[in-house]
Amino acid sequence: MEVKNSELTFDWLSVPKGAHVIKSVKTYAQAKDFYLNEDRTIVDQTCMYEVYMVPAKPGSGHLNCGITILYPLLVAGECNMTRGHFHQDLNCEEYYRCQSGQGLLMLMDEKGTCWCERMQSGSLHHIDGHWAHRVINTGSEPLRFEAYWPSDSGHDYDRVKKHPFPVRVFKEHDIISFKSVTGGVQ
Ligand SMILES: O=P(O)(O)OC[C@H]1O[C@](O)(CO)[C@@H](O)[C@@H]1O
Repeated sequence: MEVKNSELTFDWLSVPKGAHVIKSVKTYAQAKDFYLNEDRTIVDQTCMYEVYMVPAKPGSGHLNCGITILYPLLVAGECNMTRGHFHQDLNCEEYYRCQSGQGLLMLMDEKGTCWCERMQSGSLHHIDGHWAHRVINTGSEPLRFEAYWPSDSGHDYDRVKKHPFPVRVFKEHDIISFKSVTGGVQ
């Protein structure tokens, strides 16, 4: 019996390591449109979040794995967040697991009903394939969460653009508030 070491490692509070890991960075210049208002005090090169991903082969039955590190930034008072998306294939569900930090997983079903789950160290989140999902950092340290999703799920950003999440999250003097928004924003 041959016993091999895995080609990949993924230590707690670390990032996946191995030959095929891909790192991507979302800068403020790329993310500006996500937020309700522009914040001219944030420079374009600022890293809003970064993703380390172990890509799987495309096609049915394969799984991607990744971690997102979402920085504790405020954009004109709005808590930093991921872009948010539906899957292109609505049969594809996903798991998020929070490693550290404090935040909210904002979910929205196809009728536009929106709600949040609290994210904190060890929280595990099942995301139905029919739900749009976005993560919001409400804390004061980086929010780190793992994601596991089918490699053929796809990201449908247009759908969220046409039917935006109806609520935004703001923070002032450590107090979190929710603001309802209507059309016109992503
Ligand atoms: O592409 P978005 O909506 O910014 O979300 C980023 C996160 O979602 C994933 O696409 C997984 O759903 C990861 O790559 C990353 O964790």
